[in-house]
Amino acid sequence: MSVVALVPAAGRGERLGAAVPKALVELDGEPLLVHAVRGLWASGCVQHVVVAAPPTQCDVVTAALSSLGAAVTVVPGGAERTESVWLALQAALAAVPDTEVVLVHDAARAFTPPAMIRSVVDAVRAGAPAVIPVLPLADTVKQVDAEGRVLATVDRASLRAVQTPQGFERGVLVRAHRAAAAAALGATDDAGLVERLGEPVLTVPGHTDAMKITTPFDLAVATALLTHRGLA
Ligand SMILES: Nc1ccn([C@@H]2O[C@H](COP(=O)(O)OP(=O)(O)OP(=O)(O)O)[C@@H](O)[C@H]2O)c(=O)n1
Ligand SMILES: C[C@](O)(CO)[C@H](O)COP(=O)(O)O
Repeated sequence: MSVVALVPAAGRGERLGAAVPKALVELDGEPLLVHAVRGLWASGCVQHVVVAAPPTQCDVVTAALSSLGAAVTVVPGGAERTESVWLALQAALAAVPDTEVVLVHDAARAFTPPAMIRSVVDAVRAGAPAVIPVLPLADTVKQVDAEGRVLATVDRASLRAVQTPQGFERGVLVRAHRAAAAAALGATDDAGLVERLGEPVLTVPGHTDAMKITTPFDLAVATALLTHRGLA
């Protein structure tokens, strides 16, 4: 059962505000994207990785990933995350026609534990059409209006923060992205597209190390994590 991982890495990283696209920002001497792909490969359950790169940086990305010894295809990404994933998915199906399970994993979640990646794949292999790693929320959550006035306190017991990799049975993800492309409708995650099909989405436990590096604060936290563990 071939497992392919798609890595959307084409974002500009505006909230991080670095001089290069976020996926190419270095931590411990290597781009975030290289850390992310190393983790996918270390999981031992991924046969091929397709990276959606910043369109002007495909050669740089290919060179950066060349030393990992992973089977990698690099394609130019799109203007939105959903488009980048769709472009990578089409390239994956051409490169690995017998793909059965597809993971979609943000380059920005560079330090996701390989064991968590395996748990997502295992759940899809066990029959779930779509699987997402999640964490409970630590803060009280309020709903506010456009002026910032509180409308309600939301019951957080049933809320979850969503991470990647998200795992899918191949046909479900293809149908979800085809429908999104036809309707010109994106979503902030791929499971959101699957939900629109009415397909069930299963959750598995996420991990704090799979944090999305979005802001300079997040980058500092990730650096501290690596140092703390003696990895940097
Ligand atoms: N057009 C886009 C936009 C985002 N992404 C990827 O989707 C992941 C999650 O997006 P996010 O972390 O929000 O990254 P950016 O869009 O780069 O961040 P910002 O909104 O701050 O610019 C990242 O790995 C990012 O590279 C992508 O492949 N193509
Ligand atoms: C897919 C995702 O990582 C799930 O939490 C997230 O939605 C992507 O971040 P973005 O800022 O919405 O692109």
